[in-house]
Amino acid sequence: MKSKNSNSLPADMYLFDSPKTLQNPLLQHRENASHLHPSTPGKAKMERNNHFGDVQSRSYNFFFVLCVSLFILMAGAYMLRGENSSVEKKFRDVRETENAIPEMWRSQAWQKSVRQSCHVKRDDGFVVLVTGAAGFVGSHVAKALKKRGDGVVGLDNFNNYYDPSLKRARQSLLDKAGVFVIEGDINDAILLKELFDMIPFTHVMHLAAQAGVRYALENPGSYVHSNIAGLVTLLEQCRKANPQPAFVWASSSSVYGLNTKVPFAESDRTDQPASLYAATKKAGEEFVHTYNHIYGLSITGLRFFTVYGPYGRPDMAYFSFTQNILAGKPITIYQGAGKADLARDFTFIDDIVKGCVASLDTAEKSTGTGGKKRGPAQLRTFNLGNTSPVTVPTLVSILEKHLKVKAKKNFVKMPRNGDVPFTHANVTLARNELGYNPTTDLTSGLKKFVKWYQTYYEVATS
Ligand SMILES: O=C(O)[C@H]1O[C@H](OP(=O)(O)OP(=O)(O)OC[C@H]2O[C@@H](n3ccc(=O)[nH]c3=O)[C@H](O)[C@@H]2O)[C@H](O)[C@@H](O)[C@H]1O
Repeated sequence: MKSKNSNSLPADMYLFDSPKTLQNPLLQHRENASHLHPSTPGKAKMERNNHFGDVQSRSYNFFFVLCVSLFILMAGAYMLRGENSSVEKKFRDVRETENAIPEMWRSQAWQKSVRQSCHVKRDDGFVVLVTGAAGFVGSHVAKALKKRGDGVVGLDNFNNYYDPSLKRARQSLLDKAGVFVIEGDINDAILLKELFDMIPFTHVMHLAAQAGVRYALENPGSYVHSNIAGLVTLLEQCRKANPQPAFVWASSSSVYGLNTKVPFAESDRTDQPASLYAATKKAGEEFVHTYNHIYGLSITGLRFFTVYGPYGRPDMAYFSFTQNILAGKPITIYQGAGKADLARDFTFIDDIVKGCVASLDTAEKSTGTGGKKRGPAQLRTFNLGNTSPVTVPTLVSILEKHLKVKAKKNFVKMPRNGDVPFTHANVTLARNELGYNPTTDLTSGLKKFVKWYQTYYEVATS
């Protein structure tokens, strides 16, 4: 098949194939032409003409060569200029589309907001860049760090994967707490450089990501954009920074994919992702390893297990079930092979925040300077789960109890959409090294979520 295809290539496809170049009809025509016509016009005449004619012929030659050279130079300069200006245009377009108001970055008011937000109010406090700060986990972590006196600035692109008004609400809470959230994308290397030039971050808490397991079927590009390209852009900035910050970031329980060994331990297989989301998180784990190895970045990866709570993500089951139950709409409950219930190690946000903060507290410094590694750097991966999986029908019955409304349930076979049948975290490592100790069971955690939901959405309660 392959050889058939290559044989059938048109002749001009061989242009860059050196042995075949001589067979190229265009080049062959040029070669033949050189035999028919002298390469230097006038040469034949010179042999017959007198001295004056010789001088005339030399002048003619000189002018001809000069003209040709000038023409080549001008054409080259024009092409080069065209190439450069198209690169510049591309660069401008990227700047303009990724950040509509780049000038704002340099405004004094903007710089003042960033510096104030990064102001440290405790001894040996950190200066932390929290990416995804208007997101669910990001907003909670940023608030906790600020509360204890760390300098914190947030970064978020406020995309519309889910209702951006919820992101704005989180932003306004952070604003009240003294955390400024920059509106920008982790793919924007210019913004990142500007920021790191201005602030010597001790830590980066990287929580910006394209989340959601099932949405990856609809929009795989957005996962590559945020979870791979964005991650690498941020790591590039971190490795160049002086000082290099310690890097703590959100991986996911989904990296365990089709692993069947329970509970999931960090050393278990993670090479069988079931979704594109999981694959990008797994890829992220490989990328951070490289930056640790080459540049001496201190890295801590956190595998979160189905995090839930107030100000949560509307795309997640507990949240959308609540919306639908209250609206009297049916909910779909997936079931595995043989109608087995699916189960998740649902983890309450406050426990996750403690795990994130402990990760920052125990992170060692990066060892690189000026983009060069100066010695081995810390590289850690931790599960942050609740250690007690609950089935999805049980989740629904807890919600029914808290909402005092019966759900209309449709049980359907789990579609092949990237879902895994169950998750269950072994948190021994996090317990030993971070002092991580999840304390919120699903019933208490959902009670807090429902209370928040009813207040936030002004749900009338009886
Ligand atoms: O730990 C993670 O790394 C991931 O956790 C979360 O993924 P999941 O564990 O899949 O949570 P979530 O969507 O709430 O579905 C929960 C359960 O409800 C079932 N489910 C879901 C929807 C539905 O309509 N019906 C249903 O039965 C569904 O089959 C599942 O069994 C994050 O979204 C993800 O971003 C990532 O962080």
